[in-house]
Amino acid sequence: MPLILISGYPASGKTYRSNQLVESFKSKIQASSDARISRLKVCHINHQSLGLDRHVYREARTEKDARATEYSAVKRALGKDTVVIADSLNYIKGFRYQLYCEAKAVHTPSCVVHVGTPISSCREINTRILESGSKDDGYPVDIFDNLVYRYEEPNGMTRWDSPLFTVPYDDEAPPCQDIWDAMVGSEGKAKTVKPNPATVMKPATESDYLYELDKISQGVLNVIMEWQKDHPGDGGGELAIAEGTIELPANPVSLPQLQRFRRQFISLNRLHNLPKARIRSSFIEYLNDNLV
Ligand SMILES: Nc1ncnc2c1ncn2[C@@H]1O[C@H](COP(=O)(O)OP(=O)(O)OP(=O)(O)O)[C@@H](O)[C@H]1O
Repeated sequence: MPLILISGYPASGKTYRSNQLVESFKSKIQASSDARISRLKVCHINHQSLGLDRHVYREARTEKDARATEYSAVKRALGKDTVVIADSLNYIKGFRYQLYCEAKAVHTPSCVVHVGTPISSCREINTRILESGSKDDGYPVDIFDNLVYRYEEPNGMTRWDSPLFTVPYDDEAPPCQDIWDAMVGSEGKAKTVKPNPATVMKPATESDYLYELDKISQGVLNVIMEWQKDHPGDGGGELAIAEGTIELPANPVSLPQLQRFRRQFISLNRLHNLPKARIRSSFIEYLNDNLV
């Protein structure tokens, strides 16, 4: 059952919105006479439930460990009868992508709920919490500023951030019904997702996997660079290559830009272990999502 990924600035109200979602989903489940719905459970995962505090964001190492803890908790909870609400900053695009892949690998839909509280309000809320004197709550100001600076806003045009629901601060509640319909299905028709072979984990590690990841993605860049060289001023277009079509934007894409996407793709899939035969098509999809 689905993964609902909450994302937002620090102190933006992610837990506040998650609690509203939990309540709404629980009451829909309770009220349902459809056995496939009434057996559903809602699992709300956040820093409190994982026993993490806000100081983990002070150092890269502790932050990475905290992300790994969240990742494992979500992965464990994703199951046929559980709606998982991952209530955390989820501010790194690559992390959201990885969780999207996990959901897809177990045939379940996912969405992102962006808590769209403006920075100024988040800052006010955080200051209020800090001034309330509780030791465990609130972000130290430097950590707060740093997290806001690094926040990678969800983009509904990419597969891993869609469908995207944005909740403005002044809205009474998130669009719970729309989220329910998109994730669980209207009239009790539970949704399933066809796994993309590229997102299915393969148990065995192929020894030359990293070499292939590197070589194949570089090969795709070479084709793009060649094409752009042969078609100067063509204003972009569709470039059909083996296993896919690359949609090139109107302005030529520079090599450093392409290399950046390639490095991101490699680091995202370094541990994911794509089947070798899927590396090229998966990289093409990744480029198309990023070149929009
Ligand atoms: N839209 C809102 N309307 C009313 N109160 C809100 C709203 N958003 C947040 N709050 C209040 O602001 C405080 C902080 O909210 P909350 O703990 O949900 O933030 P958070 O984003 O989960 O924080 P963190 O980044 O620490 O996990 C809470 O007291 C909450 O009730």
